[in-house]
Amino acid sequence: MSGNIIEVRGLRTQFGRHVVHDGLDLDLRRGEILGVVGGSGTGKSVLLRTIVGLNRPTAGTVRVFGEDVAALSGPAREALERRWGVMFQGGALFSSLTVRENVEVPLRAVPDLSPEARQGLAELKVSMAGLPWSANDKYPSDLSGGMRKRAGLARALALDPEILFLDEPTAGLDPIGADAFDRLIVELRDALDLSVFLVTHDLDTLHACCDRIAVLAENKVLVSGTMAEMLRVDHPWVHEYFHGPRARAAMATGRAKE
Ligand SMILES: Nc1ncnc2c1ncn2[C@@H]1O[C@H](COP(=O)(O)OP(=O)(O)OP(=O)(O)O)[C@@H](O)[C@H]1O
Repeated sequence: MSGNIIEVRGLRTQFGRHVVHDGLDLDLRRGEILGVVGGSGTGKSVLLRTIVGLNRPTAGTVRVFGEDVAALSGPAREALERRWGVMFQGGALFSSLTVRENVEVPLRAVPDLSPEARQGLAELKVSMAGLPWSANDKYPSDLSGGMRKRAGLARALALDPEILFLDEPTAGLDPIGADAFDRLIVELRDALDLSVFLVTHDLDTLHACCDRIAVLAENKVLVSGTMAEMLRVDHPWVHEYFHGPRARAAMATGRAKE
């Protein structure tokens, strides 16, 4: 296998007559943080859901660790799914469970794990996601938006994934909270040797975190590369996105990687 741990080739995604992706190719390289950007409705979240097998491709293939996701079922599929963690927009937490219990949910699939060990592991992930100890016993409705995101991150980390999928992790956070979340993503990638697929609209996040960026437009990955490469792309939407007023503000914050 190449250094790509995700390979999407010729992906077509269609809902009725609505074509979302057509001939989409994308790679995630081992150890990188890939930022996936694009206008609203270009299919970023659908792409994430398709890669993790929640949406079946109309055509094309999605390979993760060399395995064709759509072709797997049963224990083989479950084994593959244990190698990634997903933080959905809004956290997607169970409202009737505490934070600790939410993080314990994926751990219930691990055989021979005692309830005490499961609880201890969940508490470790809660702390790795930057939440205080007191958050363990709280319900999602008792948490701020930023804390709910961190709880969602803790659950995504529950099974020691190799790939972390993040869907708009900083959306709705204040700038200081977003900045802290960006730093946490990089720290976790470095400490845990993760590869990260990160859907975002946040230009600051792209500057602070991402090794490469993939731009979704015209139903496919129009371009991908480093921020420096994106700045040279001569396409109207890409140019406006990376050179517009918000982009200039993001570059001026001094958080740029390059
Ligand atoms: N299950 C579904 N059935 C029908 N259409 C869907 C379904 N899921 C997504 N879509 C459509 O696919 C398109 C892409 O949606 P998606 O949520 O991936 O966009 P996005 O790029 O993540 O947008 P945003 O940046 O606004 O979150 C949208 O037009 C959406 O309405």
